[in-house]
Amino acid sequence: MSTFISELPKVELHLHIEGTLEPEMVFALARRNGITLDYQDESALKAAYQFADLQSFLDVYYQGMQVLLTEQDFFDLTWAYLVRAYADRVRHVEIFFDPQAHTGRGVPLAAVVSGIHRALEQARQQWGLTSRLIMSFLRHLSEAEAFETLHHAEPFRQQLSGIGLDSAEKGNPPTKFSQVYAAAREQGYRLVAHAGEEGPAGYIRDALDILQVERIDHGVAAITDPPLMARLAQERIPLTVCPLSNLKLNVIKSMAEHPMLQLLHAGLCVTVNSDDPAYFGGYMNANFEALQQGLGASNEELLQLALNGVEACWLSPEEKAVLTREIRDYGEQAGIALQH
Ligand SMILES: Nc1ncnc2[nH]cnc12
Ligand SMILES: [Zn+2]
Repeated sequence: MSTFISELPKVELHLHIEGTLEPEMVFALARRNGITLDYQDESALKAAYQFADLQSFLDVYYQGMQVLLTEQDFFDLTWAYLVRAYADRVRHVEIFFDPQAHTGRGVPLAAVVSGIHRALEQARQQWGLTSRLIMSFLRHLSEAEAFETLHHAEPFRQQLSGIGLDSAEKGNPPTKFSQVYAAAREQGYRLVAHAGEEGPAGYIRDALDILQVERIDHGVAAITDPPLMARLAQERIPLTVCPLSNLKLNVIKSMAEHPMLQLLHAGLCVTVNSDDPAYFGGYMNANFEALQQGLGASNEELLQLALNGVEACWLSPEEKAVLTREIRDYGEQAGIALQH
């Protein structure tokens, strides 16, 4: 691991907390909760982590999270992620969770939100690691079910900063959720959505124009649509890109084909994130390293990607200024002076 990457201060904006469930923890929680798994041991489970596409990943992902039952389970899951993020010099995180994947199994929303939130609060107190929490609707379910979830979340409004949209993208366009996004906007939530991961560039446009999101999760399909790219650059709409995820889910054939640097040099606010690191082969530093090793990204480009993460995050302007200064100083110590 290059020390430039490992010591670079970072922000993570696209992380599904359920996607940080490592095989060891799947088995530990199954034992604790008296659940029998379909897999003999951890290596048998790991062997199932071969994905042809997004859906084949989602099947394993929803199965794995069935071991999460109690507030303590969600605390332990989140804490284990935060320990890894802190070790990767992540200074601020914006975390997704999938409420419907838990309430649909009879787990109370209070247990989910409280366990995650307690861990986030502990990381802030112990390390100054700041965070936001984003509740994602599952797009393979109906808009009526998303409305129900929005309603159930009302008691936890203070702990939730934003609304997201994830799960199977193809055939579940942003337009399916236009009413519930309008309602969430009325309630003062910040809005993001997965778009242009496996789906077409048109879904990115619809997420912006119809859902009125301020940030696009993934968005790599923008590379196929030059007018859309020009708009994303002009408006500095952030894309939370996940290089190792794109590789593991066959969105790209090899890291050398990843559009990250083309998007960066076209003036887009692209950022580096880990998505579901327990399933895709690595956390934040591994994603930066994949760009360096597989795509030939320079330290200067990696520094700009880290700065974009700060620009795209939901910290206050004052907090952003502090982090931006820290990253710029870090670059200057490494002999990199960016233009602006
Ligand atoms: N990469 C991804 N795309 C869509 N939904 C997800 N849920 C968890 N990870 C996801
Ligand atoms: Zn995602």
